Amino acid sequence: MTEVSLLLGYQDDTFSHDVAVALQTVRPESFDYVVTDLPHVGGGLNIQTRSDITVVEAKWWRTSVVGRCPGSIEEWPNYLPWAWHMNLPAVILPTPDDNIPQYSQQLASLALSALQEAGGSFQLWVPVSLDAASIRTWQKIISACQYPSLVGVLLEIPPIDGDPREHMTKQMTLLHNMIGCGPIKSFSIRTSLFLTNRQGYPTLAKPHQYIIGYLLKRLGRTLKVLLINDTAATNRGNFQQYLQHLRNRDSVTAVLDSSNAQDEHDYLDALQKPLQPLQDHLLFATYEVFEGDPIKYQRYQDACRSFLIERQAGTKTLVLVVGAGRGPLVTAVLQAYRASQSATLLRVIAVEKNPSAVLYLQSKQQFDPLWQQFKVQVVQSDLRSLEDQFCQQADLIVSELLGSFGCNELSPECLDTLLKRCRPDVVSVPTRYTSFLAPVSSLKLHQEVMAQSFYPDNNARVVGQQIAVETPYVVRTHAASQMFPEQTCWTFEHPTIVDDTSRKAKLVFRDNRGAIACGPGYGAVDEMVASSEVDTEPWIVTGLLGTFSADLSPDGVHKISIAPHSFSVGMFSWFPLYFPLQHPVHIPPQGIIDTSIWRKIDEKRVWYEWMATVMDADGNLLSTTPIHNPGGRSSHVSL
Ligand SMILES: C[S@@+](CC[C@H](N)C(=O)[O-])C[C@H]1O[C@@H](n2cnc3c(N)ncnc32)[C@H](O)[C@@H]1O
Repeated sequence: MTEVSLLLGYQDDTFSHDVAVALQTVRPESFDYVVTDLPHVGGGLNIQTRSDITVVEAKWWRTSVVGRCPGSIEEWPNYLPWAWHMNLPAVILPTPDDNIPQYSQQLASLALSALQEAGGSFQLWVPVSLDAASIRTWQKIISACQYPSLVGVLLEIPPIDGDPREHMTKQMTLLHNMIGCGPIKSFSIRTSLFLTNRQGYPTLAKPHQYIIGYLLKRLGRTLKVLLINDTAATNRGNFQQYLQHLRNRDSVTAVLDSSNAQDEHDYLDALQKPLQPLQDHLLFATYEVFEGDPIKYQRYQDACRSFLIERQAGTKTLVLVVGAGRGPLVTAVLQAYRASQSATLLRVIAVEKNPSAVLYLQSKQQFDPLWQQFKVQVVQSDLRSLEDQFCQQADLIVSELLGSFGCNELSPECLDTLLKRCRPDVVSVPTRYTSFLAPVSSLKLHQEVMAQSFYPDNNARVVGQQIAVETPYVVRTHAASQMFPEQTCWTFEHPTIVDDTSRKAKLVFRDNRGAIACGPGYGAVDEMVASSEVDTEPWIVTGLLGTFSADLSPDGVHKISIAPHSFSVGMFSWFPLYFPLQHPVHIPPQGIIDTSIWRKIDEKRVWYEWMATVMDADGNLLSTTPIHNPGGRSSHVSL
């Protein structure tokens, strides 16, 4: 594991007007950036000249200086142009006051100007304290501004208020909420919050250590940190070392610096169109990525071994590996056979429709000693039209046609068509799979969905907002919070033959106990933060998060799952499926969100439709979203 430094900034009023001095002073102490007050460039007599601009080069302003906008809201337009001129990466705005409409109005037009003047990578940071009142204010402001992508939160860690244990529990709840309705770009901590330990070094009280540790675990890969010196402390380096020590704790590095975490980095909150392995032919490299999964193939192997152990000596066993790709499940079957020490006479046939993958399978057949030993057969065919002779002799069908939501790569349709032509006692690995859904809060994902509107589609036309918000996306959720424990939508079981693979589910989410432990909705529930508290603050829900679990064997012993409550730790083959809501919806304290989702099918396509209704704690209707993707007008999976 390689340790990564915190991206740590420093703010100190004594040199907030001189970046040259600030950088010379704090960079040797391992601070990465400094905060400077923006000068007024609106003309007039009070011109504030500064010496630093004549000596500090552009590259430092672009990378190592964050602006702070002083003055009243009305004066923002006189300060910001200088930040754009200097190419500063971000500007900290004044803390919002009670005049929410006025602040929102200025922020909305500033965000628009910033986009035009400074481009999409510039950020406006609004200071928000981690307390209930400030978060409510923030939710109102960001909603009024319609969630502009370059606006985010500078989260301020407040002093401990009252009983430390209660404070910590409450802060965890607020933080979970805030991660969803941020996006949090940076967090700040004041030197006045630090204690002094026996050796005279700065240290933080346990609740602060815990909150910062948790924040780093959740967002540490993208988060900046800001130390605000409000005590005229001169031992800056000690504060830096202490914060770096929090970052280097085992519990944090285990989450942020593992090889899995590093591999995931480019995928965090990046929306991807789900694969369609039935309609499209997957690429060599895509198969290679799948095959790196340390858990999935082992679980398949274990399930196949359980089946083969039960086979009587001397009987013939035909295993069809359908949708074999480059053959890892074939190898899993052969290894399972060896491990089972079964004396059944094994025959394995790999079925695949992707011609390039078939070439790979045929090469394995010729050059892989294990495959040669078992005389693995390769058949190029759509499994739905496989020859009868194979179907009727098959004892075990092994497949992995599962998507992030279980059924969204059309495993039900493909397997049902095949299994109708097999003997009724044939066993399918997987035997059943269940789809789950949970409301999720992520203004970051909402911003990403809006950005999709401007991307070109397959015909080089911009996608447009309707299609963007009516498309489910595969995403490694990160700046996101699952707001309720997930609930079951439906289960498909094989070889139960059902002619109708359409489904519908109505899920009412009213008790959010345990939601914090679900984190971003990807990964196992975190027992350390499992809280019995019910969140009594309002939230913003931006979408629904789809996950799945599968029983690979009929007895349910061998499983794989990406649903937080049964997550297969270490497995990375699937990220969740995010169903966006057209507009974020506001849930009042202890409110209820009633969601409906439909799986629809016609001769050529399968698609999902979804909607949500918000009610107060007494069940009174507050708002309802439209039905998304009616008739599959914006997104579908081709049969
Ligand atoms: C998700 S990949 C899994 C590949 C491989 N079994 C593995 O686990 O790495 C699904 C594979 O099934 C194939 N496939 C999907 N639908 C199929 C169908 N109807 N007939 C044959 N192959 C199919 C795809 O081409 C792809 O190779």
